[in-house]
Amino acid sequence: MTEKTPRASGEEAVRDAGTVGAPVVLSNEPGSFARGVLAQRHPALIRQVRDAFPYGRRQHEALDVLLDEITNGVVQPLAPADHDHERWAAWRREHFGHSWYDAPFLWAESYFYRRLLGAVGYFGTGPWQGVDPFAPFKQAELRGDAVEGELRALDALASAPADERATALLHASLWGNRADLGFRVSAGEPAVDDAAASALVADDSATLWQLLPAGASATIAVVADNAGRELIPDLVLIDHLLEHGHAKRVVLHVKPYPYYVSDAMTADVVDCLRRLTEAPGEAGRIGGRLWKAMAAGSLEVRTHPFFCAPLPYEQMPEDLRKEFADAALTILKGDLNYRRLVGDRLWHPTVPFAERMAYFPGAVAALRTLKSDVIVGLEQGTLDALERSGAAWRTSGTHALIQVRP
Ligand SMILES: O=P(O)(O)OC[C@@]1(O)O[C@H](CO)[C@@H](O)[C@@H]1O
Repeated sequence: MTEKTPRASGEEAVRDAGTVGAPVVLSNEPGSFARGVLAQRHPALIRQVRDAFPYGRRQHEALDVLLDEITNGVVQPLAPADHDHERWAAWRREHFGHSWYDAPFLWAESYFYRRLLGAVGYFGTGPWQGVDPFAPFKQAELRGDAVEGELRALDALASAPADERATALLHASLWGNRADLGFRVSAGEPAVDDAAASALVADDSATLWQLLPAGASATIAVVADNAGRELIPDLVLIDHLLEHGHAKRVVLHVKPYPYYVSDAMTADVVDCLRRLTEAPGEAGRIGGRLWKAMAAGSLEVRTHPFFCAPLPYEQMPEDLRKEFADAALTILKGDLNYRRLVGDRLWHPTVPFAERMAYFPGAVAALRTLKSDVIVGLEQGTLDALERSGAAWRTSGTHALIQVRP
């Protein structure tokens, strides 16, 4: 990867980024990761979605209009009749009529997905209503060899000591985030377990386990990211937390509608649970336990419109704030959740995670592979080594982090 990554170093940058607020990530810098997403990933996605369904003329025309708009035009508002017209206008109407590239990266990406769903009739009243345009990719992944192999590997893990198993499952959930389908649109298939390239740039896992002592009757909130290859290990980890008494109840938060290609919705949870229950051996046993946990209420799936909002978690609504306040720990999965958690800004990488998390209503953990420019909470020595490596460590998905604020 040769894209430009922002470089900020020295005490001045720390002071500016930490106290005044760092610059918001925009997509208008030539050669930047964000620009590449808008200029290459989004048109490629329109092509992929168009090819994946036998859409009618209406959808093809709407996709043509969207492609032209994101390539040559300015951001258009939703139609007044759209159910969320007002909501999106409130979420920064000032970007309408201006270049997609000048809007904050987070806003532009989120709005692109909303518009893509609109173009294929997801929110309409016609026959394509509620048809997930990303479902074929998610389903292919779930049926693929990689998932098959990962499920089989659970047999060997079943007899491992509990703490070894816990670490392995936490890491599987973490690295599962590398498998997101949107990432593959532009980066190609990520290298599988390339130990040399894969590395944890921050690891607060000891703190995470301290927050979840066995036998505590805790509720844990898990804010999911991608379906398929990420959600399966998330569910396996959830089973471990419930089975070993780290939690009495887990609330799994998913997206209310398709988002960022592979983000999980309730339908994806069902598909993953079915995939698990139909598997032989340990995977099948885990699936069976989780299926029962859903019925018993010890595993609950929830969703909220805020999960598809182009806003930082700092602006979360009161009901979600209360939900997270009541949890012994909230675990947020993935890159997009991380961007929203710490703020989609070019923070100096050594700004402490705890400082950025001061607003969060309870204990919080981020499990994320690095797939965008945003990062906080690094030790200076770690940052120096990463910068010296010359690799695109911020965006290539080869590095990951476990950051926790008790
Ligand atoms: O949240 P996820 O699934 O880990 O990652 C989402 C992602 O692929 O989308 C963005 C670019 O489109 C990046 O922030 C990130 O790489």
